[in-house]
Amino acid sequence: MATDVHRPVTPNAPNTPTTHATSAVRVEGLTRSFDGRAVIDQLDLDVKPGEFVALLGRSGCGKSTLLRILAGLDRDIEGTVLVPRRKAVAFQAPRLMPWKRVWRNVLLGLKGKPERGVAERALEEVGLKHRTNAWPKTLSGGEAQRASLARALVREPDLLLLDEPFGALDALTRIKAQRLVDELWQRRGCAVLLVTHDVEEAVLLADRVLVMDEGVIAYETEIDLDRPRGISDPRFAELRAELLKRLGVDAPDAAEAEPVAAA
Ligand SMILES: Nc1ncnc2c1ncn2[C@@H]1O[C@H](COP(=O)(O)OP(=O)(O)OP(=O)(O)O)[C@@H](O)[C@H]1O
Repeated sequence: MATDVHRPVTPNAPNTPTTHATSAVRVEGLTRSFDGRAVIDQLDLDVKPGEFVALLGRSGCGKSTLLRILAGLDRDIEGTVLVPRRKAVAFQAPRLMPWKRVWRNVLLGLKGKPERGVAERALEEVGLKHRTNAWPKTLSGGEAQRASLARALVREPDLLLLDEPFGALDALTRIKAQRLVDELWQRRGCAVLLVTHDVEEAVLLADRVLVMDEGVIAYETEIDLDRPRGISDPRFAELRAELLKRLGVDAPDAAEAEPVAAA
């Protein structure tokens, strides 16, 4: 796996890329400050190839900042960040160019002269082939989000970075989009880092869930549930309650929440 190294520009910074075949992401001592305040403060993170990791944390704790750094969109950092060269990112807003048809949006930014068939194959994978020629403004919210996923997939990423990709979708469309991401991840085998506010979404999809606080990964847990997962599993409720607690939200105890049988 070819690796990109983002390092701070300091006189002593080594500039030789290092490949860690055992990691899709390796972050060591990462610090990012805005106006003298460290939003990310000596953060360490490892993601294994093919691992699905969800990142939770209260609003403003630095999740998107971390994702942007991993995507290579922000290099004003201290510390070391190793990520695969083939990586792609999808944001909450699909960010489609309104003046380009869907298939041209999918190919946007790709090097060389990729053919329409490349976009069509990715659109087929996300169930959107029938809208290949459409204008973005004619897509529903869920369709636009799938087009954005197709644009990520044509990059054949070893690392897929997702920043609240389902945040703006209605409940039903959101469930469908979650299933699609689960399917794509299983088929493609790439590592995924998903930023989300939704604890259930994290437990449903991820191998491991991280909670960010005070500029570091303050808590992490493996999700030891078989797939496909169901929210009715008692272990699901336990994991959800623990994560909510770590986020500073008191969840009603799962056992107490059971309806009491009439005597
Ligand atoms: N370009 C910037 N200039 C100044 N401050 C910034 C900049 N980008 C982010 N911040 C600040 O860094 C902090 C972390 O922002 P970030 O967007 O990473 O949080 P987040 O955890 O993704 O929040 P949310 O869950 O609400 O999306 C916030 O206090 C934000 O105001």
